[in-house]
Amino acid sequence: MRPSLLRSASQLLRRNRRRDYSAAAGGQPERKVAILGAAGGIGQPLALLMKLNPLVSSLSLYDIAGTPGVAADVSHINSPALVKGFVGEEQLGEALEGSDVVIIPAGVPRKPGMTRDDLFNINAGIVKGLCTAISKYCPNALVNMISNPVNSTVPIAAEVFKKAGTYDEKKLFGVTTLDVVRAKTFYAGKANVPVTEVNVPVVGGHAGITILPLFSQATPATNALCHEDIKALTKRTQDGGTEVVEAKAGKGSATLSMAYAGAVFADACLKGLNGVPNVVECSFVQSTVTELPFFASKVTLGKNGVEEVHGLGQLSDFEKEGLENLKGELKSSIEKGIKFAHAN
Ligand SMILES: NC(=O)c1ccc[n+]([C@@H]2O[C@H](COP(=O)([O-])OP(=O)(O)OC[C@H]3O[C@@H](n4cnc5c(N)ncnc54)[C@H](O)[C@@H]3O)[C@@H](O)[C@H]2O)c1
Ligand SMILES: O=C(O)C[C@H](O)C(=O)O
Repeated sequence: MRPSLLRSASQLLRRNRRRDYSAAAGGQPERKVAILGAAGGIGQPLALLMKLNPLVSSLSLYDIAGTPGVAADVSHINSPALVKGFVGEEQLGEALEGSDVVIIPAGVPRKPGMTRDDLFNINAGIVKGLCTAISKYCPNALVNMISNPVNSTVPIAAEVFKKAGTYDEKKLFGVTTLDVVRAKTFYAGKANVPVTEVNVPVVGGHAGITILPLFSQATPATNALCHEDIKALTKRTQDGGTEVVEAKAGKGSATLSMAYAGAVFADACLKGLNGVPNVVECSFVQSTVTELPFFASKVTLGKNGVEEVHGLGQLSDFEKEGLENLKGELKSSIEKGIKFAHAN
């Protein structure tokens, strides 16, 4: 082939490659997502799901151990996101720098017989350290808190950010999507409606009775369910985490369903950042919906994070009672988090 022909062929090839790449990325802005605790039970499948998300251009996998292997593995998947693994505190800054969304599933999970609050002593310190680094290296990122007890770790994060002068209440989220995922699945099964069409808001917090599914607002609506059915569905949603902990019999808590839920919520955050309209998910955020400073309810996600925190809508008498019953526990979990952040 003549040298000039060779040159134009290679130029064409390069142009096409560039075109393919931007088409694959959907013409979206570059977005960096960091996962802290990426080598764990949730972290690994979540890394896989985020690598498959076309809105992610850079995926940063951080843990105290094991991330080089996870990153090497996930990086071989032929999707656009560039994957890098970071291990140990000295690499945390680089892992976080430039992140748009930081997902935190770092910390210990429950064993049978434990409550989420039993994780506080270990996880509070882990979350505090990671949030201190976030305030330094990527203070504008949206933070998706998965580590339990969420009812306390989110207030801890808020206090750490306030102390660093970087707190933006629009950018801090407790991930309660797994409660919604469960409520949808259980409702669809009981009401015998197609699960992919179901929507159920879940409000309150993320532990036991603080998890309040609003089945009176579930769609598609059904009159096939009696009060006893609703009571049973509510209890099963509240105890969903414990159901998995007991079934795993000492080998941890929900990881796969949580990775799915975490990926759904992170995707919603990215869509909001990219200006997609009407992105609504339930999340545990700073709130004035009740007298409590943090509360989970439907939230519209936008270019700066929370665009609107929605109210609770019409509640059934059963749900009104559940709402009053959860406030005491939720209040003390929030206060415990705030107190820890101030004392440490
Ligand atoms: N929000 C929810 O709905 C929800 C659902 C399931 C689990 N969880 C919580 O998520 C957390 C993680 O669960 P898991 O099953 O993945 O646990 P896991 O033990 O399998 O993984 C946790 C990972 O965190 C890492 N880690 C520990 N300290 C760290 C630090 N300082 N920095 C970075 N990484 C660190 C560990 O090395 C480990 O790889 C638990 O607290 C669990 O209760 C929350
Ligand atoms: O139940 C747990 O401890 C983990 C998580 O919060 C869940 O709801 O599955």
